[in-house]
Amino acid sequence: MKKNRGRTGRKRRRKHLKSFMDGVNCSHKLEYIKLQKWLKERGFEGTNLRPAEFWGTGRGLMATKALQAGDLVISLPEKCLLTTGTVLSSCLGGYIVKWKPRVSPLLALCTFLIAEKHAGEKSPWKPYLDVLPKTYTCPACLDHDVINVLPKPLKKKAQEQKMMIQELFRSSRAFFSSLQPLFAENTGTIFNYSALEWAWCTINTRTIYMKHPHRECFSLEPDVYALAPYLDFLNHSPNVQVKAAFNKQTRSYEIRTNSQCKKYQEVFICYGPHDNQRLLLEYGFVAMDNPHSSVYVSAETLLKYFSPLDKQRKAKVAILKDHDFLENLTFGWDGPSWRLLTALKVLSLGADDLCPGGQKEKRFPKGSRQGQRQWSGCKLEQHHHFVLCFSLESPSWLDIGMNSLRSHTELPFLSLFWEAARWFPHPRCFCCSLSSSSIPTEGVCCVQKPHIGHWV
Ligand SMILES: C[S@@+](CC[C@H](N)C(=O)[O-])C[C@H]1O[C@@H](n2cnc3c(N)ncnc32)[C@H](O)[C@@H]1O
Repeated sequence: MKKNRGRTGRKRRRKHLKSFMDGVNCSHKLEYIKLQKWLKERGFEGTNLRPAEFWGTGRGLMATKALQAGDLVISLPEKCLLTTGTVLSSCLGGYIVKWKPRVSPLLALCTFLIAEKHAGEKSPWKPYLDVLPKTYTCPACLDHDVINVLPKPLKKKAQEQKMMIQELFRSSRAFFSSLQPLFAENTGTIFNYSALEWAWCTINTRTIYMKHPHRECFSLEPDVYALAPYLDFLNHSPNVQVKAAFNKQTRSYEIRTNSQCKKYQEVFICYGPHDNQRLLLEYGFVAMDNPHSSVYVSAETLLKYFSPLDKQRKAKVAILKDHDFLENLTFGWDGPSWRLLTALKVLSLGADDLCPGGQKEKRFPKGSRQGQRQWSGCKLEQHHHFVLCFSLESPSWLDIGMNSLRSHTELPFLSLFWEAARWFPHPRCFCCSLSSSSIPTEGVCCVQKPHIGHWV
């Protein structure tokens, strides 16, 4: 018998593979020892997690003890969090308060990170800054030739992200210059484009959501960021559930898991039910076996399949564009999304369907139901179409439709509505038509598949 082919050989290979998958402990490295010490000085009591390098996900946190659903994964004291409060109480605070136009919370945090990194040994945040990634893989950091090979819808978003950071840099230069009294070196050298790109990616990929009350010195953008050292080593898995929030009693940011985790396995949190496009855009990676995966269909691809000879093509495209229905059209595991279906249905409307006669357009008075455009007409004649009125913008389309229909006829609309809602499950559906022959006079409605008819 060949060596290693027996039970012992199999066991050994399994053990070897397992140790490879478990990840390599790196808590003995000097930068992590310094980080632990620094956190301890700020009240962090430690965890059953240690930094490790994992195959597939890179650096993350390994459980040193099995975790059960409901267990506390980490509790990070307020003193360890880096927020706009931290920035305002630093030497940057006075400059931010004085600066007009007001600085955004995001820019304040970026400025702080760049300034502290520049301070090197003198920065009280050095142990944290030393463990931050030096580079990122968000599309903003990708070369143009890499962006060019991305699928079209992603390419567009990647370019937008790049342009957004370029614009942030352009519009922040005067503010950066105003900080010159704080630095011996020229602020143009310190706050350069790549420093801002690094800071922006640090915040975009690593902050936890923590809502802070609006401060007068900041612009109106929401102040919802906090950098959470150590906790931000936790990688994402779409298949785990966690509860994360700031605990006002313990004055700590806490994460509890709803999933189990074996000893020496990687502990994950879930960043949100994001598809891989969103994960790549926001965090610079894609998840394997992502249940939220979807394929984006560009407007160009979609329109390729509709006849250029359709006289109403222009009008249909205009309607879709007006209501932002030419973007974020996707196929998921469950098939086409409701947005994609809607766009397809509108583009497939027959010549008579687009501008039906017999309905009146009613403008609601200002203030009522956001003054949206809605149809109030309800035509119910034998063999004719009967229009269900849904609001385009309002999530409570059901009662709007119900009311407008009730005032016109006495049919059992509720069941009819529910039936229609099954076909158009999203609350922002608009308007479909049903043949009057399929409407029962009483009892539960058994509508055949309604066809979407009239766009409002
Ligand atoms: C909050 S940090 C998590 C810790 C990070 N791995 C580190 O070394 O600092 C978020 C970043 O981790 C990486 N990441 C998170 N989850 C991942 C996963 N499932 N697979 C690959 N990379 C992941 C991405 O680069 C992401 O931008």
